[in-house]
Amino acid sequence: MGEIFKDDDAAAATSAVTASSAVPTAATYLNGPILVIGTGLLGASVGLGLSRAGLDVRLQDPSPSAQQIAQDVGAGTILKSGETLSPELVVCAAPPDVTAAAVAQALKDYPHAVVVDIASVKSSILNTLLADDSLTAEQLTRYVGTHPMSGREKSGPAAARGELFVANPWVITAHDTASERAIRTARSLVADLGGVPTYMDPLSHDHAVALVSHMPQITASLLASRLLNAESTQLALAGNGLRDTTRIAASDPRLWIQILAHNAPQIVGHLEGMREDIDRLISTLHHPEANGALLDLAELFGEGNAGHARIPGKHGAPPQSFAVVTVLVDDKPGQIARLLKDVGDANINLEDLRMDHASGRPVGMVEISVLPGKEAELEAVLQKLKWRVVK
Ligand SMILES: NC(=O)c1ccc[n+]([C@@H]2O[C@H](COP(=O)([O-])OP(=O)(O)OC[C@H]3O[C@@H](n4cnc5c(N)ncnc54)[C@H](O)[C@@H]3O)[C@@H](O)[C@H]2O)c1
Ligand SMILES: O=C(O)C(=O)C[C@]1(C(=O)O)C=C[C@@H](O)C=C1
Repeated sequence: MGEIFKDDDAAAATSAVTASSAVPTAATYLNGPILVIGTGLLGASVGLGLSRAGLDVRLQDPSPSAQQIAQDVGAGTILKSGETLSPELVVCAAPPDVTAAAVAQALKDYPHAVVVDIASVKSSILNTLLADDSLTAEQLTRYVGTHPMSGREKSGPAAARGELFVANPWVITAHDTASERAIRTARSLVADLGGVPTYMDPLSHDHAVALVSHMPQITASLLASRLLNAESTQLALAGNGLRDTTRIAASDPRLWIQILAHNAPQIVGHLEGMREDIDRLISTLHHPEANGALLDLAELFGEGNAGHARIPGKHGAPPQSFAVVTVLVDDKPGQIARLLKDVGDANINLEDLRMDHASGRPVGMVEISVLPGKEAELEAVLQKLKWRVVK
């Protein structure tokens, strides 16, 4: 595959997306129109991001309410039944089980369009398409599988975010006969939404997401399921540890059943490895006074530290620890917006933001992550502006 864009292109498009508003900008790689089929969380987020960049986006979903809400949130315009359209690109954002059928239909319905899907699993969908006798070789050249590594623990178009994809990897799993135009168009989609294009073959992708996406979902769900029979007095003590490790346990089971079923062979090995670790931990904790038991625990936690340290930073940069400035804010409307404006005015890049509410208290705690070395400057600015900075 040739060089399609310069290295800076995704970054340039990122700034176009983040700076975008309802005003169309000419800085898009796609020309449109773009048809989004399946207008739930992901489809509506794609539509919203592209519409904000000024592109003509059409929406289609078997659920009339999903279509309508997607249109209402600004993701595009519903494609009327019988309306003719010649899209540059069709984005299939349907659940994994029905993605191959939706892609096949789109390849037939729109003979000039490139068709991509964004499902969380890739080999099973490609294999179904390759085995589909009703598809011609030409039609398959116009298909490219993709997967944005961006999402939420919510589903449906009401939860859509146009900036969902910014700075996150977006995998392009082009198959052997995909045309150069199809790959370039897939990359244009990624660039226009501010994603970081990453190329992989479908099976390598499935192996990778088994570890970095499917195992986190499984472990979060298993952990959260331990809470089912907990006393409410126990749950009242829950702090950030539990919230951080179980956020994605709120994800839609209907979607995850499909993802796990499509990627089962890749997941099982990791689960077996984890079972070995859990068995070892159980035997160690049965006899914590035994010789070597504490060393065993130290090793286990040390391995966890080492694994965590390998998670890359934004844009695939090396792992980076940010400095955190903590500010107490009154629980009043407009406080966070004012704080963010003050951080922006101080010309200090905000790398991450996290908010916590102490239950029953009229204050919240905001943790602002900045590059190491910038925290003293930010603290000084915020204190001068009378923010309550926690030392
Ligand atoms: N949720 C995430 O975090 C995430 C992240 C990356 C990729 N994905 C992938 O994106 C796709 C959509 O996930 P989502 O989270 O938006 O789910 P969702 O439930 O929010 O939306 C799915 C939409 O697809 C529609 N749909 C159902 N059957 C269809 C069909 N036959 N043809 C067209 N549309 C159909 C539904 O009506 C619904 O509106 C899935 O393939 C998922 O694997 C999800
Ligand atoms: O952040 C989340 O809520 C997600 O679960 C997103 C996440 C992930 O594992 O990173 C989940 C599944 C998708 O296929 C892609 C992204």
